[in-house]
Amino acid sequence: MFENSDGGVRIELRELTKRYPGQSSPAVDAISLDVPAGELVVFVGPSGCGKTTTMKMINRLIEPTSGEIRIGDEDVLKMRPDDLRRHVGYVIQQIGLFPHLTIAQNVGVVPKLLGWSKARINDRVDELLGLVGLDAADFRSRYPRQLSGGQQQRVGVARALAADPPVMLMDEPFGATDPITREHLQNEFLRLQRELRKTIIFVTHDFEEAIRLGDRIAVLREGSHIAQYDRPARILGAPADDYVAGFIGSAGTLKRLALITVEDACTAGDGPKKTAGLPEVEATATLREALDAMVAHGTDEVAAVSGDARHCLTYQDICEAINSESREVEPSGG
Ligand SMILES: Nc1ncnc2c1ncn2[C@@H]1O[C@H](COP(=O)(O)OP(=O)(O)OP(=O)(O)O)[C@@H](O)[C@H]1O
Repeated sequence: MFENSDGGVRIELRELTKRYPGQSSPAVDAISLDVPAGELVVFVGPSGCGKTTTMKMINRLIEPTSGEIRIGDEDVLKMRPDDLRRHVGYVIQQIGLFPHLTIAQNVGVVPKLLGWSKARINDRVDELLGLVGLDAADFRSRYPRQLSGGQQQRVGVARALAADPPVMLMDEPFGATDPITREHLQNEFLRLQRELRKTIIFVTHDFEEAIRLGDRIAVLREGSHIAQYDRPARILGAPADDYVAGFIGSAGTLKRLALITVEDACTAGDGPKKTAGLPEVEATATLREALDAMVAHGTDEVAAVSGDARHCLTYQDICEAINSESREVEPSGG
């Protein structure tokens, strides 16, 4: 199912609509969206705008009222829901580990349903626990309550990856963790995703998380109407309208972008990278200006120039700078 020689498969939503009984307007109103294979798309938007409903229609935990969903070449609405769900990893905020099963049994749930041999399941469990940074020998026989919240989240991610699904749906997977643990989980997850290249839809309330993790971000308004669907740098640098700008602004991101200088954000200590041919900004310019230059030139790197010295500033450096700044400003935020 969902032939995937490497990484993920494309997801297409066409006019996907959900009207709950008794509601005057649809919770999701004809959303159309393409998620390219192997990309991570983040849904952000205010509470109640339809993010979770949209996502749950993709694995058919919620049946759409109308519209189409395709994953790879498959018409999702023609598949058996339980078949579908075995091939779509799902991670939620409340983790949903089974309390009476060990960590190994939790991770092995889907492979067991798929009829894998015991030995194959055991090997896979050990591999996955290692992948998410948990020592298998130490953790496989424990029960969920014997793990910290952050460790449980990692098990949740391992479980979703167990049968190597090409598609992952993640609904605020790190939402219940403190800011430090969350950053740790985000870093681990980014490292994993660089390797695995699954196609992922990731829902979050946290705009900083969106710009950190997303290959693309869909900013949604009520009814899952798409206000902007674009690369993070473009959403930050060229918000489509006041709604999107307001959304970024409320996260304080734009303000921080205007306060941090390029030289402060250049990664110290890793030496100048290649800067030939890159658009140039002054080292004393703000990150906002650097981002404008990136957007204008369609690149995710610029050369920071100070006299004769030139340093490379990447989009990743900007994300890091915004995130570390936000931790200093709002130590208990997030
Ligand atoms: N089972 C249901 N019956 C009726 N209305 C529902 C049901 N589930 C959700 N809704 C409504 O549909 C709309 C979208 O809900 P949804 O949970 O998809 O939003 P969301 O963007 O994920 O919100 P949040 O960020 O708060 O989790 C909301 O107005 C909600 O009240």
